[in-house]
Amino acid sequence: MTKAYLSIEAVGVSFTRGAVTTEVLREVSLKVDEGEFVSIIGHSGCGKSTLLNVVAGLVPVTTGAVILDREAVEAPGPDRAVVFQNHSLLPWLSVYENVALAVDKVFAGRKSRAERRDWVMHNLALVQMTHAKAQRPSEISGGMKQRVGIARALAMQPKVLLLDEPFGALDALTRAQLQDRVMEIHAQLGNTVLMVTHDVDEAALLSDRIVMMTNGPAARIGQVQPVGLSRPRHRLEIDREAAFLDARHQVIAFLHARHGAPREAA
Ligand SMILES: Nc1ncnc2c1ncn2[C@@H]1O[C@H](COP(=O)(O)OP(=O)(O)OP(=O)(O)O)[C@@H](O)[C@H]1O
Repeated sequence: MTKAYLSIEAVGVSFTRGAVTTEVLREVSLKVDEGEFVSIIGHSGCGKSTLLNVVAGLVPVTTGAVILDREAVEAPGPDRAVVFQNHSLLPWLSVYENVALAVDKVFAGRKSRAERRDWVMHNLALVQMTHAKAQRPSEISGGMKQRVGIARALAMQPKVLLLDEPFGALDALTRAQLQDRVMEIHAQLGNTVLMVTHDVDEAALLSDRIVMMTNGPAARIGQVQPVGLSRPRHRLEIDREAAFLDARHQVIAFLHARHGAPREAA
């Protein structure tokens, strides 16, 4: 039997504050193949970001384990780059320098200065941001900042790209453009992606599989929906395709009919 590239194995996470312990995740297991694009969807507060942060090594597991490419995840590392909703660029550095900082950290000693410079420019080109390389984050739009964040993450050549609602703070048009860019990059690089989102259409458009989480506390995976659409996908064409509509319907049925928002639940 072949081993999954990324394996989340019976992960449980509890947080303790003073005398109070909250069980956020219980027995969460998921296998992701190399090159697969998997989205995690669920109601606010169910534990999606916690799960992503466990894979990132930012939150320790209470029980279970995460294995990436046959190695246990125990701490943050450049093989798991995260892009957060709120761009986390360093404001005093230029666009180029923000990406270069990560590249220098990961590739110092393995790539020459010239190679590192070319690699920064290559990744800025992937997100169409070379024209703004000298600008500071305060001088560019929210969508552009997210593109730089994605370039910085890709430049680390991670084994898994972790996206935590990367388009959540953007207007609808910018969001659509960035989704298309991420699909193109995924087609080009074949990278493995785990993405947290609230947006059902976004999940169905981008993903190979959509992982639906039950409401917390003690959230678990309730259902996994494959998206049976070939690639490349074009947003203007797929929203009439049965496979897209079916995936979308399944997710909406899960979120609203069977696992309504916690305050609406019976
Ligand atoms: N470090 C922490 N200490 C204590 N509780 C935490 C910590 N991090 C998260 N939590 C709690 O864990 C639960 C899940 O949070 P998490 O951010 O993972 O949910 P989410 O599904 O990503 O939410 P949203 O969709 O609103 O971003 C919440 O109740 C949150 O308050």
